[in-house]
Amino acid sequence: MTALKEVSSNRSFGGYQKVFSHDSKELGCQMNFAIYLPPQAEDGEVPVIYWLSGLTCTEQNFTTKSGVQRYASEHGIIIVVPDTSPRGCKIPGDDDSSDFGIGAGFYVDATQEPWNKNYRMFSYVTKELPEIINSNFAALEECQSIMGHSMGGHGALICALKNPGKYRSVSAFSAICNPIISKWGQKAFSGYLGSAESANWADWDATELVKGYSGPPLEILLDQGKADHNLTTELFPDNFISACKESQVPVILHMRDGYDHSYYYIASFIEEHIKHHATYLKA
Ligand SMILES: N[C@@H](CCC(=O)N[C@@H](CSC=O)C(=O)NCC(=O)O)C(=O)O
Repeated sequence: MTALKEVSSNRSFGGYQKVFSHDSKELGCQMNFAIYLPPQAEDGEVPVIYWLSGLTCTEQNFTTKSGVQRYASEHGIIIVVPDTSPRGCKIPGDDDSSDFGIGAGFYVDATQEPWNKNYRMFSYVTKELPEIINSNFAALEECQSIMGHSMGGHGALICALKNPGKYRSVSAFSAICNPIISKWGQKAFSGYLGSAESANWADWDATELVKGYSGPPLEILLDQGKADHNLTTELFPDNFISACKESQVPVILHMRDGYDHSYYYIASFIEEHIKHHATYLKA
């Protein structure tokens, strides 16, 4: 069993907000994750929601800014928040920019040198981390959902679309919905996966993946601020919605007047998202 080291523990809404560190086999480095344990987890196993954060984040951003603990406590759900990339691997160039390398793992499994040894965030968040959570906490193994923001919103979509049946529901705030046509996505995919000509970028793009989705019914909730300065240059939610319609995958899109890309926006609607996931996790 993977050894966990408790980094912090704070009482919150009748439960505990904790951070643990551990050695990751997939990523070849020490990683932190945050976990909110609701009061209900003291009496038995409860469902889990994984949250994937965006560029430049650690496990702290969502944990300290979203206000999720109140709603996780109310619905009796564990919330797990991983970091956004490996850290401390000292790969040349890994801290040169905010949209590649440290803080920008993009939730893919890199195939290109020198990134392919450590940058395996997809396998980390879909396999290694759930195994750790299921074996160390009061988590209901077959009862998990996933959500995220921006790079992490896209991460949540691909984790669900590439693993039919693994998640009961998926939701995303300001997701980079079609990374193969966005600057952030093109930079990340070129570096981690190789050029568009040599690698199949479509295998890691939510808008492309949903066109071929044939798994069990999946509830997708997309949330987008209309005043988000990245909306027309990086995010492309309309492309994802059209692809869902084309492939008859049900999707709900909320467009929010005046809201931007920040955690002030996320905090305003996190309650709705937790409620949405609770419906499927408790069904
Ligand atoms: N300036 C950076 C982008 C930084 C940024 O806005 N990060 C967002 C996520 S963006 C998409 O993944 C974020 O969540 N920041 C943390 C916070 O606490 O607000 C760039 O242009 O690369």
